[in-house]
Amino acid sequence: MSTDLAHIRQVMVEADCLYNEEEVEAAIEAVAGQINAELAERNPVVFCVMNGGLIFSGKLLTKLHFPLELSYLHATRYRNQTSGGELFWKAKPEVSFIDRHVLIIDDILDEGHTLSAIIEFCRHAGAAAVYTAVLVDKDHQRKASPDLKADYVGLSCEDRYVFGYGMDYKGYWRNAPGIYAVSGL
Ligand SMILES: O=P(O)(O)OC[C@H]1O[C@H](OP(=O)(O)OP(=O)(O)O)[C@H](O)[C@@H]1O
Ligand code: HPA
Repeated sequence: MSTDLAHIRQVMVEADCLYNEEEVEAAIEAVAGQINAELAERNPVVFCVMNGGLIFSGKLLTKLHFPLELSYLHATRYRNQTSGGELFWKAKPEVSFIDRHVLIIDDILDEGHTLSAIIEFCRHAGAAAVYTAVLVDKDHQRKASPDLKADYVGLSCEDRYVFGYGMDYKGYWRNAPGIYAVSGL
């Protein structure tokens, strides 16, 4: 099915900007400060969760001033839709986790099924410790477990479908330079 680009454009026109670029950049700076303070001596291996984690990872990593290794993994459960389904691993990590401190970077903690599964995977693979950083934590009561939180959170957002800074609307607008909520969703 071909994508209706007029619809994609219209979604941006009608969207509500929750955080502009300056606000998001300040939040990333704050997260970097916390990670620099806490993980600098841990020799971490950092995993970008593709695709959504790409922009947050890129912006965050240049603000981390200590040695680290970088890799990626790809787990998806939305597959360009606006509601999640079963988690599907498109690419499992290839770096050894044994006795490593692992930092997982993703764009959004929504219901948290994705992050929970990734944390479980890392622990099972022998990680000494698993830390998580998300740009956005969505504020609602539907988390995969009630106490599920990321260690480092940039911003919280209301319970609406959001896009920008890596987060997509139907595969588009990951490039939007702010965090936007879709009108009506
Ligand atoms: O907290 P959850 O409800 O599990 O949702 C959060 C996950 O959903 C999105 O990924 P998606 O499945 O859309 O894959 P993508 O990043 O490749 O678009 C997002 O990037 C997170 O990884
Ligand atoms: O609100 C969202 N926006 C984009 N991707 C997502 N993945 C989970 N929730 C969201």
